[in-house]
Amino acid sequence: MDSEHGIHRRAAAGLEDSARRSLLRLIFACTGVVLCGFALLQFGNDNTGLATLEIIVGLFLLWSARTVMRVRWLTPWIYGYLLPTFCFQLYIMLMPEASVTAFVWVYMVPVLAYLLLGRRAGLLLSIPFMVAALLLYLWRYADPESAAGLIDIGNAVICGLMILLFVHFYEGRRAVAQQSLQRMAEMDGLTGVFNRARFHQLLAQCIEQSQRSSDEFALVLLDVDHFKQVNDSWGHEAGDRALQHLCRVLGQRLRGTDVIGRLGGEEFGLLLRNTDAVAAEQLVQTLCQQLERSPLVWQGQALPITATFGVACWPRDARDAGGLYRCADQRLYRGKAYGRNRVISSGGALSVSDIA
Ligand SMILES: Nc1nc2c(ncn2[C@@H]2O[C@H](COP(=O)(O)OP(=O)(O)OP(=O)(O)O)[C@@H](O)[C@H]2O)c(=O)[nH]1
Repeated sequence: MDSEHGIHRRAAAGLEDSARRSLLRLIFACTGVVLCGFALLQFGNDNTGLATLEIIVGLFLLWSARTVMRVRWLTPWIYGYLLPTFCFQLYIMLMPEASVTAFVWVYMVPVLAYLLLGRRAGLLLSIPFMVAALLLYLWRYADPESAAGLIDIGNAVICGLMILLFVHFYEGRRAVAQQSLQRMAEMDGLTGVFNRARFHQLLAQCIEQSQRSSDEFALVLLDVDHFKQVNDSWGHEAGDRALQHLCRVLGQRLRGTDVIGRLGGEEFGLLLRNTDAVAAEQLVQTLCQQLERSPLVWQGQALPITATFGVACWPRDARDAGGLYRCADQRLYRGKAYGRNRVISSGGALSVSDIA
């Protein structure tokens, strides 16, 4: 089951996947066009075998450029492209009639590997191919006896090392920046719990998973009681601390697989996975009591913080997100009307838990 960390990782991986998919499509299309162009030149050069191979692979890549946006697993496609491409580059460098400029293609190795695989796998794949290309170059062209020959080797090696260093550095920074943007896009800045948009997405995912597995879960909406008074009496900063305090108290009791989200000012949502109606009611009662027993200490004073909770259970109360929200919301407002600081769950004897 997902922990909060796992939820972030998967969201980031989703973004990464879609960026890489678009890039791979562009690379397939460019390589396909280039290979078809080279095939025509090879035909003109009477190199029919190589020309035929290039045209087949070029057309396959153009077809793949359309297909790759829909495939389920992207990594095999990336390796399926990079490994043969890098081997083909080495093969071209090995051909006796190959031009010395064939070696410039080796500078594409780190760029493609880092862009498509990230920093670690990019480095691991780049090194052996770059070393192999360097050895081939030294074997075929190097003339260490002359100053001009040494300059050639220096140009080739230093340029390759600098490209590797720059993409390595850039990819590291880019990955960190993306993770932090990802966090900012889905977290509430004040409390550090999920924001409204992300909470809605996670609820939708939870419904989808439960439809497949039939595992029950609960949606809980809660609203801090008389929060305006906290702000009015103690100031906005105390109000902010109270919201952070509430999330801390809830977080201490919930499991790693449960989700807390801030839906608006002082209204929060909880997703309690793998939890049926009875267990949800008991857990939320505990949260409500725990909150009441844990006042916020502000400027040496204990400020009581309580909240009212409305609980809706899937599939018992509703099967879709809109129905669950409506049910939990109605129960929350019934709880406010009954006097606050309580949990309202499904009907019957358990419906009102007067713990005040
Ligand atoms: N400090 C602080 N206050 C906020 C924040 N977001 C909303 N509020 C305040 O929360 C208060 C909500 O007030 P009301 O909607 O009247 O609710 P309440 O006083 O909690 O009353 P009940 O919900 O009926 O118990 C308003 O004063 C808002 O200004 C925030 O991020 N920080």
